[in-house]
Amino acid sequence: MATHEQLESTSSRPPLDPTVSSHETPSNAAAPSAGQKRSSDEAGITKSKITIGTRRSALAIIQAEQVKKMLEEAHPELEYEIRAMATMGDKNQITPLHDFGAKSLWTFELEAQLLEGNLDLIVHCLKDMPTQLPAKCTIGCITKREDPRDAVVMKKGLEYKTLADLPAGSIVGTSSVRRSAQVKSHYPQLKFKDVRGNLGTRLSKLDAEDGEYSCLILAAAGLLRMDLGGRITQYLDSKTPGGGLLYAVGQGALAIEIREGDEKVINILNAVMDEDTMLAGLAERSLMRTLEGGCSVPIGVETTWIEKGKLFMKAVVVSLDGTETVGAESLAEVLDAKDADEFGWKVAQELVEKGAATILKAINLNRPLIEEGNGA
Ligand SMILES: NCc1[nH]cc(CCC(=O)O)c1CC(=O)O
Repeated sequence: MATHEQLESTSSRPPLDPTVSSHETPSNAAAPSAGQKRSSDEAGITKSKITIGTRRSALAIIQAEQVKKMLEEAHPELEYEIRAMATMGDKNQITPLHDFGAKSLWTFELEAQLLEGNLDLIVHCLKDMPTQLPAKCTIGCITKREDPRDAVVMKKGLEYKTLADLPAGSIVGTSSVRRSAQVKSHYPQLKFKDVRGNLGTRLSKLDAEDGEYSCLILAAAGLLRMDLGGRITQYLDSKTPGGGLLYAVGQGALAIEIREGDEKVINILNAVMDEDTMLAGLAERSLMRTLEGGCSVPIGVETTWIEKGKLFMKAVVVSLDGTETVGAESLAEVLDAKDADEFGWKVAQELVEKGAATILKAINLNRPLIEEGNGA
């Protein structure tokens, strides 16, 4: 079973700077205090407390709490503690997201704490995780996927429900080129504008009386986890009329990052692993890893389990200005991590054969199919 193996290839990225500041996390972190009860279970766990790292946003904390709750149900003999940290990505709200270059800005302080032993696991949105993780870090588990679709949230007080209802020139708020480029091709009469900040900030910018946005496009998953599902007025997936927007790789799934080879934590996490989500997530990430050659590209995907072991994938690559689109779709038997990796690679290759290479500035199809230790 894949659950005992390393799920994904690890990186060639340089090791983390051990001097990185961690002022948000107490330094007395992992060591259990004297007299604290130690417990064990059949998995041979001797550490009494599991420390769960997360970013500080309201959504990130809710996600960490969900994972904590699932773990408490599966392993009530253990204690759990959530430690929330502000990361570089959280602190810099001014630089446009694509200027950051690396997604790791959202995660590297947490990873440094993980490697130092001050955290036992980190809860992430799979979508926000780089395809290459730092050395000695790995995805230990992927939990059951929440609704992966993108959704429209209208400004409070507007009577419209769908993008088609909006008058020409209406402003759609999104910072995602994947979203704006795909939606633009269906709704050329709409305008798109960057909107930054966490979910709460974005919604208040939307609803502000003098606000410029008519609607936002957001991941349904984040809204649902925040109990804001009631604000969704339209889903934008390929199956919904008027939709046709493929979601981001990993969207809606939570990934738990651990120290490579940490058998104790792997055993604990087995109880909250969702195999279908994991295999679909690995296939989507293999697609992305194959297509990205240093620069990040707007890629949309949609994966559906047709039946047990049979995965259908739609994928699209769009040019930054939304004028060019290349799409592919394919069905494959996906029974393990190796199948998932191959499937993503194959769909990526189909996209390239159909002309995605002219859209992608740099492409990396020459990488070995299965990179070192890639769960195979
Ligand atoms: N772009 C940021 C981001 N990263 C993860 C989510 C929540 C959805 C998920 O878990 O995939 C969001 C918000 C959004 O895209 O609306």
